[in-house]
Amino acid sequence: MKDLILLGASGQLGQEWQQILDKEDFSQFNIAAYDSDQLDLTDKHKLAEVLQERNPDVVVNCAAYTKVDESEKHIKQAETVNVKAVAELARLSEELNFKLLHYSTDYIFPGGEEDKQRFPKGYTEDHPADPINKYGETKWKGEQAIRDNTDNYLIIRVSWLCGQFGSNFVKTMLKLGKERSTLQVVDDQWGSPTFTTNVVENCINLLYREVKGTYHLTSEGLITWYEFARAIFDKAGVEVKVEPVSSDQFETMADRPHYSKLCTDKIEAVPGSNVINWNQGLDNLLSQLDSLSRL
Ligand SMILES: NC(=O)C1=CN([C@@H]2O[C@H](COP(=O)(O)OP(=O)(O)OC[C@H]3O[C@@H](n4cnc5c(N)ncnc54)[C@H](OP(=O)(O)O)[C@@H]3O)[C@@H](O)[C@H]2O)C=CC1
Ligand SMILES: Cc1cn([C@H]2C[C@H](O)[C@@H](COP(=O)(O)OP(=O)(O)O[C@H]3O[C@@H](C)C(=O)[C@@H](O)[C@H]3O)O2)c(=O)[nH]c1=O
Repeated sequence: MKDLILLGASGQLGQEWQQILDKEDFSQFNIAAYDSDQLDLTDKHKLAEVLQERNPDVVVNCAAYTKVDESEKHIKQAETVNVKAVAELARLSEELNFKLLHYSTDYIFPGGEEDKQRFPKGYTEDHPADPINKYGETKWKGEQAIRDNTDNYLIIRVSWLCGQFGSNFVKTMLKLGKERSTLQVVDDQWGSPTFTTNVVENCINLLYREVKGTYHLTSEGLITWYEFARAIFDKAGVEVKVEPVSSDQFETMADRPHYSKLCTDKIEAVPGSNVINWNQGLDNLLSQLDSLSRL
């Protein structure tokens, strides 16, 4: 039995971890979950106290400051959670001998439009990071802080995360689709969604196999947010007009990469990994959301 501590338990990925680990097939894990009220990661002393007392084998860190636009204004807040607290977790991983499973993002990459042709399979794990927004900057610094402080880590970079819990693009679109007759969605940012159920399943496999290092995980396929929105409405049977627009026409506080596809060759080479197509992932998620709305 492995003792596993889950941090950021009330976020979209944290809730998915909890739900999947509660299933009997994963009874090999003894899990203790903490949301931000129970354990504020930025409280260095409490963090050390809890981890010393629990003495876990694995800490899964789903906590992060994920507000991309607000990070531009609240850089200190984003740094405190995404860099400082992560550095402390990594230091504790070395001191207390636990594996740190941490999540990072496609937004660490520059994402120039030309990279779509240059790297058609996506960015590999060793592609140089060069974030174009503050959120990406803090996530990249957080990664580096881990590598500087411990070897006992797994960093999983995912992109365009969505699942049944919390908030994400799929749920935002379904909500806006009910409220408005027309939506504008950017059609010059390319990438691929990653589904939370698939993330947890693959991460459990990596933990079983005692894998360490940095891995990319996303779905097969390459789409724009506009194409993703169109597919969401078509599959969900929502009638709404969606206009494709450029990033310049849809102004946001933070810039987003034009191309942020993650290459998944490395994780696919690990036995037991399962990379799904984004269409399949979206079908699964929509049926999960549909069943929830019937409850
Ligand atoms: N969402 C996405 O599209 C993507 C996410 N990622 C990464 O995946 C991981 C999970 O993201 P996701 O589940 O979507 O994020 P969410 O924003 O849904 O959840 C983040 C969680 O972190 C918690 N948290 C924030 N600050 C603290 C703190 N000081 N102490 C303890 N907990 C805190 C939040 O709690 P509270 O709400 O109570 O503050 C929240 O429950 C993150 O590392 C993120 O950077 C990577 C690529 C895409
Ligand atoms: C709501 C909306 C968004 N958009 C655009 C804005 C943005 O470029 C894109 C996606 O919108 P979101 O607000 O979901 O995007 P964003 O917050 O940028 O999502 C990101 O979150 C962080 C945490 C990550 O790590 C990334 O991988 C990514 O998933 O779609 C539209 O064009 N029309 C709309 O109506």
